[in-house]
Amino acid sequence: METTIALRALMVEPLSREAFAPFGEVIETAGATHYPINQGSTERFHDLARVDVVGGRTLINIFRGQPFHLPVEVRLLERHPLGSQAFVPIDGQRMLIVVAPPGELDESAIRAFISTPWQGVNYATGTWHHPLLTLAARGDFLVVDRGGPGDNCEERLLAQPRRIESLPV
Ligand SMILES: NC(=O)N[C@@H](O)C(=O)O
Ligand code: NI
Repeated sequence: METTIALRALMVEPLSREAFAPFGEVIETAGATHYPINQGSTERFHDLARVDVVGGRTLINIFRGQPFHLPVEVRLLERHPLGSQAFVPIDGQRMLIVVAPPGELDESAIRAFISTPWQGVNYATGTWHHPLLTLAARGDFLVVDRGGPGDNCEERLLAQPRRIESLPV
């Protein structure tokens, strides 16, 4: 009989600029520097995230994420050593965001966040993260990342996979 190993639970936190700071930036109007442009007809929310493209060029993409439903098992993380990667919802879908700080992967430092329909994220260069997890419904995301030579995606299977069973109320 196969024994199923109980995966260690991973608690989900609401996404905030402050909490996400070790991993990159939150792309949202709340709390952002902003000022009127175009003779006052437009408000510019300025310089929301740092885009890095080491030895390559900036790509603008759209990722169409198929929906995931709880519970979600986190079995791998990846990182992009040559550039940042930003995800901004186009149609108001929320993301389940699983990250760990750049550098050697420390599985004890893995954290999970849930975004609002108005929040995007920018993973700083080298930040460990799970590939796109769109919750509940298919979602399109504008993605800004790096194109060019070299291997810019390193995947790592977790020694201790985690399980996300619930979201913060
Ligand atoms: N592989 C790819 O382009 N996508 C991942 O990097 C991701 O973070 O979803
Ligand atoms: Ni990625």
